Amino acid sequence: MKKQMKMSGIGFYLLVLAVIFCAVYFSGNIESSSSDSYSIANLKKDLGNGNVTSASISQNQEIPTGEVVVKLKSGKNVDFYVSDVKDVQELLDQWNVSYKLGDVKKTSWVITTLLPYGLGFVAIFLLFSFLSAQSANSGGGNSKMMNFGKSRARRIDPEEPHAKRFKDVAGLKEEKEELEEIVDFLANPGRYTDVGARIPKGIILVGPPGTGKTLLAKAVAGEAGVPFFSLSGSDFVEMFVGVGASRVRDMFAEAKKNAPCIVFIDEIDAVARKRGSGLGGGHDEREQTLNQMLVEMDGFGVNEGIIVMAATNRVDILDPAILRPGRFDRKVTVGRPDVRGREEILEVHAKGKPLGDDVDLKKIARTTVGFTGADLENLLNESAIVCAKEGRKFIEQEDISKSFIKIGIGKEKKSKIISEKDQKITAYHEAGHAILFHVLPDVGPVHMVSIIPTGSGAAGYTMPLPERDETFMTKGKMKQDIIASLGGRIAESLIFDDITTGASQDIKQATSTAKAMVTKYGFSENVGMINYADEDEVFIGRDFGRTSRDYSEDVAKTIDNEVKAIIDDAYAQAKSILEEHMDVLHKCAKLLLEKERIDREEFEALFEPDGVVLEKKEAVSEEVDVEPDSL
Ligand SMILES: Nc1ncnc2c1ncn2[C@@H]1O[C@H](COP(=O)(O)OP(=O)(O)OP(=O)(O)O)[C@@H](O)[C@H]1O
Ligand SMILES: [Zn+2]
Repeated sequence: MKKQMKMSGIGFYLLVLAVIFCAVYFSGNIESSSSDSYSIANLKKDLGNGNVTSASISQNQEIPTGEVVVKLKSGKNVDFYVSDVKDVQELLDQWNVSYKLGDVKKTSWVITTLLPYGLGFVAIFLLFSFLSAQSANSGGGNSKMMNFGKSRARRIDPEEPHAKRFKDVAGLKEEKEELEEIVDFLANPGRYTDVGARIPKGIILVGPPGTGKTLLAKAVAGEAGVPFFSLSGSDFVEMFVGVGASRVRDMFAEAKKNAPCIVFIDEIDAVARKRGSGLGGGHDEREQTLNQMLVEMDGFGVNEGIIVMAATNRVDILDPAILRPGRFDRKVTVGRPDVRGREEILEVHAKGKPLGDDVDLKKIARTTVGFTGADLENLLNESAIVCAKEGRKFIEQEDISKSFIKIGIGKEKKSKIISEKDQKITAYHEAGHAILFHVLPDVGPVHMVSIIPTGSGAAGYTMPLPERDETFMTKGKMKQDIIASLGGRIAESLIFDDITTGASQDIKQATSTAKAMVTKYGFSENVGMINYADEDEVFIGRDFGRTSRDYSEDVAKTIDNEVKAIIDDAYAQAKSILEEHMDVLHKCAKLLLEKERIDREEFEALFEPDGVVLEKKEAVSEEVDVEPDSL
């Protein structure tokens, strides 16, 4: 259906182009159709033979040149140009042939200039608009030129069958809870405005592709019973400067007409990249579009009932202006689902797909670490296809295993399928980090530990809660950061015979912190309070390279030694702390393997002998130096 519309769109453009080219071709011919062969000499001959019945002469104004059309007895018309129409007039008078004398200027200007050039211009314009409509290739598929500067938002009304509700969104419990408030704002705005509350205007959903961001936004609209308008950021990025901005204007105008409503912009990073940055920076069109979006968001009243939701998987490249209060000031992170979440998603998508007795969704959930909702939906769909191909009525475990391999191969390129062994290593690695963050006084507390692979390629993560108001980084804290970052590798080495390459990022981090301590902050007595860190970047050959160090070999050696001493010392401390908490290490790894993601409470409970949290660790830091000062 959509395809057909597209095709007829192309047909439309081709037709218009064909007509224009014909018109240009013929209009050109009007000018040049003067038969080269015919001339005043031929006219003389034809007059002599009595072949001429009539003629018309069009004279160019103020100059003697003109065009002559001669009607011959044979019924043929010939025309030609003459340098002086008087010559022709005299000839015709001589032979008593009647003729009309007209003024050529007006028609010739229209025909010879306006028509071909004008139409040529229109043709080029159409060609470009056609190409840009093709390249934008919007979801709307509505590429008529009348809609050139119009938004192509797609609308879903709450009554429509494909409107979504929260029950269609599996897992994502915290995310739904956060968005429930938005639903309430839209459904009962009065309750909030009555007490002077400011309803948020923009919410940004951040997470890897296929994790259900669009689905969540749709569900918010469905729950609140308001229309849902969706658009992709790339719809705004056009070849012509100003088109994107005009689409933004149009979109918000439409939204205002339909308030309360949700406007959803997918891939907002396509428009909202940092301005003037290297990332496609200096793109006038994009900047104008972004500016227009900011103007619109600032412009509509706080409580107008329009909530803009946007999705991205690259929050780091967004222009900070877009995240300011009054714009997209709420952020909801949508992560890959954990085991429970995956099981729920499988349940949602298994509806309408008859499963054989041997299919165990729980088991599938356990073997699909790192799969997003979209991946899981795809897995079941592929399985149903395999099943249907073989003419069976029920989907068997075998079908799912086949699809798993098929999808797995495709997935392998994006993120890896994780083997049980790798998962175990990751669990110990992250547990190692987490324990150190918890035990060391100036870092942590641990907010979350996870062995679900991240979009950026990490096998898992330990998230400390760093949001403490600190003006200064202290020597003790930097040292503890290094200790904590070595914890992953040490935990691996304590448990397994071999170690993995998984700690490379940790090592890099630890090294750069240690280097900064020595060369920048003057924390090392042997090096002293001298800055050795500022190396200017200079242009060497084709690459930006570093200048050679402007300090001696001796100093370089001292720095290297000091850095190594810091790391070695941190390593020893980390190891002894982990050895002391071996029981927690095992418990934590086990819990991680079971749940894949554990929060602060669950983690801290592991330290209590009876598994109960007695007292939560808060920001405790008072000038603590855990280690005997060895710098
Ligand atoms: N939590 C979920 N529950 C049920 N289905 C889900 C869930 N997450 C994803 N899906 C399935 O995956 C499909 C794609 O999800 P969606 O388009 O919402 O992802 P997205 O995060 O917006 O991705 P993208 O960034 O690529 O736009 C959905 O249509 C749905 O079938
Ligand atoms: Zn690590």
